[in-house]
Amino acid sequence: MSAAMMWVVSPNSEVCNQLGFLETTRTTDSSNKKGLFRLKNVGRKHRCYSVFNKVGSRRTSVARRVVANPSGNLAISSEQLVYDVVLKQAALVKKQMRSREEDVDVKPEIVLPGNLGLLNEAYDRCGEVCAEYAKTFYLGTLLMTPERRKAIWAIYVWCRRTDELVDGPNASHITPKALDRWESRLEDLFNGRPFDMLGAALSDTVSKFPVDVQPFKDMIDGMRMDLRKSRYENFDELYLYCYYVAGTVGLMSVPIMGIAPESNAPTESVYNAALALGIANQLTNILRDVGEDARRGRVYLPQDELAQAGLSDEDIFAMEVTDKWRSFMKKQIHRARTFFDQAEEGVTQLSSASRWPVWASLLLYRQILDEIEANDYNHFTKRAYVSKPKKIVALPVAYAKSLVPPSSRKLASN
Ligand SMILES: CC(C)=CCC/C(C)=C/CC/C(C)=C/CC/C(C)=C/[C@@H]1[C@@H](COP(=O)(O)OP(=O)(O)O)[C@]1(C)CC/C=C(\C)CC/C=C(\C)CCC=C(C)C
Ligand SMILES: [Mn+2]
Repeated sequence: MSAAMMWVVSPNSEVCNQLGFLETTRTTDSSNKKGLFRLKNVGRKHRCYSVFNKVGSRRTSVARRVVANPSGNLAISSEQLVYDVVLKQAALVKKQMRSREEDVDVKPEIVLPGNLGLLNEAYDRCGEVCAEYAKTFYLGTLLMTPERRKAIWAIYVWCRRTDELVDGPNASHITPKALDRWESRLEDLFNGRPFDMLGAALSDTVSKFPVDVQPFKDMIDGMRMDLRKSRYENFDELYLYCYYVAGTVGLMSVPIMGIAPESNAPTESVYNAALALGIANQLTNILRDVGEDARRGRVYLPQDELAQAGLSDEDIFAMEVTDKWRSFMKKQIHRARTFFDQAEEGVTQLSSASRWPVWASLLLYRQILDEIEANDYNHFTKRAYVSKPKKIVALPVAYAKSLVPPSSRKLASN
């Protein structure tokens, strides 16, 4: 084992500890270049590959993000772990763009006439599901090129189905085993062997666009987390959950939506913005649904921040709007807005036809935060929602914003 690896191994078990697990060992699989760690107490693998990727060229960057945990040991933040997925996704797209330029590696597409009909049917069905669950978003996709629109529908449907496993009518029967099965079906469809019709649409999508399987797997991990965890010690833990269930959506979508040819922003900065939009949306979801989640015995708000504000789970279950609650909520809303702000610059870098649906979703979701404020932070018994007239106003605003082309100013990559 090299000295560099030694440097990595010891803090890495702390990473896994920080993610809520107790005992970790390095996997014995010597072919594993990504540094998979087997978590003894849950009997499954968790990827801590960022650390291995960092040995060498980006070591200083890791050091910058290494933080001390409460026991004084070194640990790597969830933000760093997630940022490495961002870099990997960005690199994949760059690689595909290069191979297109060099005209290598382009496989002729062989589609049998019978299969094409079935495939079109599969995509149409994805479009119908999308229209049923997310009308505004569906309308937005109609502005995209047909290929991109169909691909986004296929991804939407896979995400919806994944969420339904833990939140849908059969959720009480869902076990970690069922999620393992869902993951193996995911692997199959990435290998061109879809299990069903809706999966066939996604299988076709991932064969055409430079979409990586990692964010999909991570979303399933988020659902696993939801099954076993109902409290989050601090924002670092919550950030990881938000990445899993929502940041991943941003990473899945950018390869489809495409970056504007005139954009000169670093690819990873666009992915970072997409990640931020997912995180912002999920934080907003969490703030909006505090009452609903409490009724299911779940508290997604960081426990340490609640304690600092003089609040506890009991105050949430009591569902009383107090001054302590208001001031706590102001800080949470401020944090969610910061993530929306981070996302904003990235939207402009997207290809022109993809900007409108993203702006619309950003503006509409962000307004939920305004509604929470307007309800005087009583989201225990009132559900904050954006009224139809406000939605109607937001859509042309989103359209006007989508006309703004990428500026020549460079985005910070992190
Ligand atoms: C550069 C840049 C800014 C690019 C844009 C990137 C982009 C398109 C980001 C999209 C972010 C987004 C919409 C994230 C979804 C967040 C979300 C709401 C996640 C929900 C998770 C579970 O939450 P929970 O169970 O607490 O909530 P419910 O009560 O169940 O609502 C999800 C439900 C996960 C499943 C996610 C989806 C079904 C949405 C998938 C959406 C797409 C694939 C399309 C995204 C495209 C646009 C234009 C918004
Ligand atoms: Mn859900």
